[in-house]
Amino acid sequence: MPETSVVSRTAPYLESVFECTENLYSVYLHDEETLYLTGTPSSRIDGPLGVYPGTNAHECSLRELLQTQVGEADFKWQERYGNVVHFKTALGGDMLFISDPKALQYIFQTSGYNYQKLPERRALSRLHSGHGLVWADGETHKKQRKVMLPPFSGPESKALLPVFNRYAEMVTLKWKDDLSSSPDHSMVYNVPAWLSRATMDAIGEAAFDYHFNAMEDVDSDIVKGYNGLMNIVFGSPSAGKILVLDIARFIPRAVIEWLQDYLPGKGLQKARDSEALTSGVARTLIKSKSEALAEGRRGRDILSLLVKANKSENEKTRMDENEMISSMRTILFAGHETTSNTISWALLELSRNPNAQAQLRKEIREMESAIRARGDTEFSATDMDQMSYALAVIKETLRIHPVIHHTFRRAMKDDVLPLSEPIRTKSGKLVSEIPIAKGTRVVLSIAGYNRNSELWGADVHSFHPERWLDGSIKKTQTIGVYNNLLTFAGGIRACIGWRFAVHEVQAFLVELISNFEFSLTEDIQRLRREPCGVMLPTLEGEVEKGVQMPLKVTLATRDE
Ligand code: HEM
Repeated sequence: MPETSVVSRTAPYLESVFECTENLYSVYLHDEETLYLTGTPSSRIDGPLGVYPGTNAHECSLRELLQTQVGEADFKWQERYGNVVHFKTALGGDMLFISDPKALQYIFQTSGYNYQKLPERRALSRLHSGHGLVWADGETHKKQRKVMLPPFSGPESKALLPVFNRYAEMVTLKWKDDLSSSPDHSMVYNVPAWLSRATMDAIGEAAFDYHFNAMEDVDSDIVKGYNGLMNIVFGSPSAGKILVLDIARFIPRAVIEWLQDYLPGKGLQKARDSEALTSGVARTLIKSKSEALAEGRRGRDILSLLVKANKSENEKTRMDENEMISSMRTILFAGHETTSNTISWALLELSRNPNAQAQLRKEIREMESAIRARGDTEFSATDMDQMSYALAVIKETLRIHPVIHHTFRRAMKDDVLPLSEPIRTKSGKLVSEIPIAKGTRVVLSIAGYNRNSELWGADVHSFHPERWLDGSIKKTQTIGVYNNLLTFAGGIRACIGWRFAVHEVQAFLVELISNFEFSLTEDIQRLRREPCGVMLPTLEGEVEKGVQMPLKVTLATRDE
């Protein structure tokens, strides 16, 4: 057997051995971490910040954080203990909950690559998008991100607006059809289910120049592949699953991946089916885009730009076929449910706040008149940029409903974490920075930061778009890529699709509010903010039915 083949066959096992050693080392470090965090005499900080101890392995605080509705634990801990909280995980390990702006800025940006994703969380991302950018870390992440950034630049994202407008109009046409045949000209729609299919089609065309046909054909393979993926695979975990997740950090990556590929189970099977389906489509599309590029045909969709950007890299910095397939799966996954659910949460808030809905419609009507007056029919990107109230509604929705509400990291070296606000340790001492031991795991609370009353105002839990217009927002650390919100994260791993997402959300909101009036149904009283990787709306008592946000829809009047 040639030597290279022996090397390539043994490499994954060697990697596992290294990883296993690293994990054992972190078990060893664990005691030291505890010393740092719990304030025994030798600790560098003299006490936990707000200790929130679990009662036992099954009643631990990680469980509270992961099993309650989105933000519930975050907001409670923030109020009770502040923006840095030490808590226990399933196996009695330690974690820090962080919503302090300066500490978040440091972890996301200043010391970004010293805080890597948790291996057990990366294993979860592999289930939905393979070895792509959301999964990657270190040098692999740098390489993939460099290739993936250019197709998501400002001008490229703006150029996609007509695509988003077109799919938003398709929803309008379908709903108007239904309303005209309904006796009282009103319908109750499960809004996110419709928007999920519409944004699937929009991302199909915008990102891949491909027609998934999800709006027309609810039984299409791609719809079935994704339907329920989030709540079945990533829905609120049982105590057993949390324990497995906590144990998973001690298991080598190759073993975890093998188990994910071969273990029976409804969730794993769903993820495997979705993987087979999306990878098949991805392979075909990448091949056709590469052929088009070789023949000198230039596509404007994101995948064509990605294939082109990858080709211009040298051998070492180029993504291989597996990475390209994973990249396409990543775009589809990261860019689909995130936007459709953000639009749904915006429509919910506009139903709860009829004045805000009327104000937004007024702005839309004024812009429609201006567009007609210049002889156009469609909103341009410049028109959209000028709609200050629409943008305020979008920012406020992103603030109060960040669909990705947590992200997890571990310190790759001993470090010192700066804080915006000093915290009082167990012994009563005020400290404005805390030492972090290598291996310390942290949960970065996007939901918590977005509701920090020091930054956003005293009415931080209310939907109040006006805060974005009256200059009341306080400027502190620069963290988030969009208006300093953390909804798209920040720093070296900030969302690459944030501009794409904002244009898409605005196109759908403007179209839908222009045409329809949204109001609450009785069922909305049972609405839950379900943590499923992405925050999904479900109804109390019917969580197993998956995504539900029933809103009443009627035609909007034109003479307001
Ligand atoms: C409202 C919509 C969206 C929200 C709230 C959102 C939020 C986020 C957040 C919080 C992260 C960081 C996750 C972490 O570090 O653990 C992220 C990363 C990412 N997002 Fe988005 N996203 C949205 C839309 C999109 C869209 C439309 C795309 C692409 C079409 C996209 C592609 C990505 C990718 C590839 C990453 C990984 C970046 C990296 O690790 O370097 N996202 N997103």
